[in-house]
Amino acid sequence: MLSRLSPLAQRTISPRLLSNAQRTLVNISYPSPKIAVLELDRPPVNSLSLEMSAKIVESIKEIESNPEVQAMVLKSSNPKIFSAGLDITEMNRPTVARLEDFWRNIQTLFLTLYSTRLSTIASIDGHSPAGGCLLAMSCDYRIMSATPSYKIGLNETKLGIAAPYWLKDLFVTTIGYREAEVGLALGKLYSPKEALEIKLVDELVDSPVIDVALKRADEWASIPEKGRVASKVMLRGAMIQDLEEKREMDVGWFRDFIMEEGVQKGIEGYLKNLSKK
Ligand SMILES: CC/C=C\C/C=C\C/C=C\C/C=C/C(=O)SCCNC(=O)CCNC(=O)[C@H](O)C(C)(C)COP(=O)(O)OP(=O)(O)OC[C@H]1O[C@@H](n2cnc3c(N)ncnc32)[C@H](O)[C@@H]1OP(=O)(O)O
Repeated sequence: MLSRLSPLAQRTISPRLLSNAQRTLVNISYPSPKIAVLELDRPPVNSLSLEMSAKIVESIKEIESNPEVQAMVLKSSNPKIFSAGLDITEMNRPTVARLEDFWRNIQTLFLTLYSTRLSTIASIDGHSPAGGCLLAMSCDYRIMSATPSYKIGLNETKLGIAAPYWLKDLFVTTIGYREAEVGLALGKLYSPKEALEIKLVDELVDSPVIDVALKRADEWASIPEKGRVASKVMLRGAMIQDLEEKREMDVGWFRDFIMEEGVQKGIEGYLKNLSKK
């Protein structure tokens, strides 16, 4: 953690040179009293390790604890990557105990972000595959850079794995059954234009995404909280309750699936290709 370094070291070491063990992993700022910005900061690709997921959850709770704050923008410190999704190394020959803990943290991350009383705006200025898309879909509103080379979607099948049932439900709820059926089977990654067409994102912008995200956050923050939160609970409550009831069953499915030798070989191969690239 950055806070473990001496004050002098904190001032003199460039943030670029810090290892992840020394980083805070996320940064919180408050551009105005009603708005918080939660910045993902886990180089190189903001992948979601156990510690990163726990840190995001802790940060959302910290922001929520201030009753004045009404909206939160989720962004990345990386100019080209929102989040590369789950940290694949967590699924590569793990111990069962770590894998189960990792998955419980991912579930908690989804449940916390999807159910927060805050209005959540995803400022997607870069690639957002798999778990990155999960983060974006868990927000209330998604704004993506129009840069054509960026990709968003659920590409799990390309790694030889499947999205868990609750992520599939979230995908279906967001883009509709038929598009989700095709997108999941093919592990399809969409360009920003395609993502807008299927309503995986709500808006594309050419200008810095964060500027528009802050404007939208202001709009969402101006809606009276009680009615806004009641509507959110009505729309999202059933999915949240369902996973709450099935959490340990889902941990078991995940563990058994990932620990299969064939799946392990697939993950290993995918990681090797990523590194070679
Ligand atoms: C019945 C079913 C039960 C249970 C279900 C089971 C499982 C499903 C679980 C959950 C759903 C979610 C799954 C996921 O999120 S899996 C992760 C999927 N993500 C990806 O496939 C993205 C992979 N990364 C990329 O495509 C590129 O890195 C990216 C386009 C994001 C950026 O490209 P760029 O060229 O800028 O960087 P790279 O050189 O590729 O990467 C730099 C560095 O980072 C490493 N890396 C990249 N992504 C990850 C990752 N997700 N996890 C860990 N490490 C990653 C990459 O290897 C490079 O490392 P190095 O070579 O050492 O520098």
